Amino acid sequence: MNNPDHRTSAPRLASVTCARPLSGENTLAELLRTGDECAWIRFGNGMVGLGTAARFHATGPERFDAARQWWEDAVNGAAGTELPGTPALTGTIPVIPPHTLHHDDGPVPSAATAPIAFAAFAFDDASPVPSVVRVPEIVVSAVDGHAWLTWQVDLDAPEHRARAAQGWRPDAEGAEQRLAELLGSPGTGPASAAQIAGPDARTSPDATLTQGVLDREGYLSAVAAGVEAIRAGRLTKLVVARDAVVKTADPVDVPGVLGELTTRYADCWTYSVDGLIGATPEMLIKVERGQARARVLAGTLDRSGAPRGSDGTAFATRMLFEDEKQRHEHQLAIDSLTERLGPLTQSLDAHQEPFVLELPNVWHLASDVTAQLARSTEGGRRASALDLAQVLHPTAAVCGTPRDEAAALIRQLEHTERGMDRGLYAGPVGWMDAAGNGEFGIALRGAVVEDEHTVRLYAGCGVVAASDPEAELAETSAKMRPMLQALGLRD
Ligand SMILES: C=C(O[C@@H]1C=C(C(=O)O)C=C[C@H]1O)C(=O)O
Repeated sequence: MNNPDHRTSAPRLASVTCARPLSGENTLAELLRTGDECAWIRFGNGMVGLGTAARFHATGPERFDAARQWWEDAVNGAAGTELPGTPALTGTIPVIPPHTLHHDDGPVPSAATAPIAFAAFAFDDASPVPSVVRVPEIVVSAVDGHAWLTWQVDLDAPEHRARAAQGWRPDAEGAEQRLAELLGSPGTGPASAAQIAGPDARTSPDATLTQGVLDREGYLSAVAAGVEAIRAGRLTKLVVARDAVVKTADPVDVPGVLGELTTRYADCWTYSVDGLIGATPEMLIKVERGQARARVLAGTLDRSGAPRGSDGTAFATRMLFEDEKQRHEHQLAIDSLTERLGPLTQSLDAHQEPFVLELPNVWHLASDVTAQLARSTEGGRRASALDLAQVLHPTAAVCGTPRDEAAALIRQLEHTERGMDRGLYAGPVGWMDAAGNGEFGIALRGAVVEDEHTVRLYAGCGVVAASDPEAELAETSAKMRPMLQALGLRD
């Protein structure tokens, strides 16, 4: 019952949050020691979660509803404390002025209102891979030089139950102590930087890349079948993905890989939740105090194919903007988002023209969408980050148009006929708080750590009537490059 791994009834959470200076550069990444930490980091901002106060798993079409119910129960029963030393209250939330904690320099917006959870959801309703919501014991969050330490406990857990009955609640001192304990605990993998080869290494004696369940031949035939279905008028766009496996001689250095991604792909959201790791350039939805933001990507150009000596951005702009296929794919992805987001907003702004997002491996056509969330007529509640992730997933960027036809064809081509399940790849991954804020990226440019020596990478491409299977295969390799490099390998 109290095992955080197996409990399905909501925990009785209590938390304390206090301001806590962080120093130096990229200090969130330095908290990654064992590979078991949760992470959400971009340009050094974000949060890292250590330990587990509670965890929830769900599969099937109801996975989002089940997760929301569990999380709402946990939040409604939660008690928080604003500042060190303030007596904690039970059964009420929020006990702090929403989103504002006092810092030495005066009130600054906090990253989140505790309790805070990380979450990752399977792409497909039919996937047997469990979606997960994890409430870490410790969350360190950082925003533009300000940082907070949150300690979250389940008052019903065996180690807290007796003292909780006497009125004990987490406090700031205990939070520091718990952080120190968790940082000092032995890891699951060595954090040896030496294991990570330099970014230009083409091979590594310590790691090998092998084909996945859906091998190159299988991918070419799946894309060809997708193109045929599109040309036959069954659908307009389909995203076809494949997997690849990296085997390492030494245990996979997850903190090293994540550290590498936060540095090389600082503009992406580096994520880690229960073995799902990567750095995604695509924001499904971010909710912050009633405002929603998304970054839609579709349309890709491999940077390694750019002519030498040319002005890369001008080249990419020309190639992506003037390519009908890329523009079409991009517009379908934006439409799939705005059609579903629109009804939940009071205003919505999508850029008229996309821009070119430059990443170390590829260029993308990108569009940022901003919206003011509407209050519902009954109760005045605005959609939470989790609500929106559920409504928006899967967008045409990772599924296709029309959505249901594309999802069914993905299941047929990738899974039924070729045996690959996307699992958590291309599903929403991120964090959420007690006030409905949160960020869910799309779990792209990543991998699943299957065991100490095995990492499974995934990548896919949008396919339209004009797509060439060989070109799409090459694009999947470009999309796997960040993970391969971080693992000390290159495709
Ligand atoms: C499906 C992936 O990427 C998506 C597909 C894109 C495309 O087809 O151009 C671009 C960005 C992402 O929306 C992936 O990285 O695996």
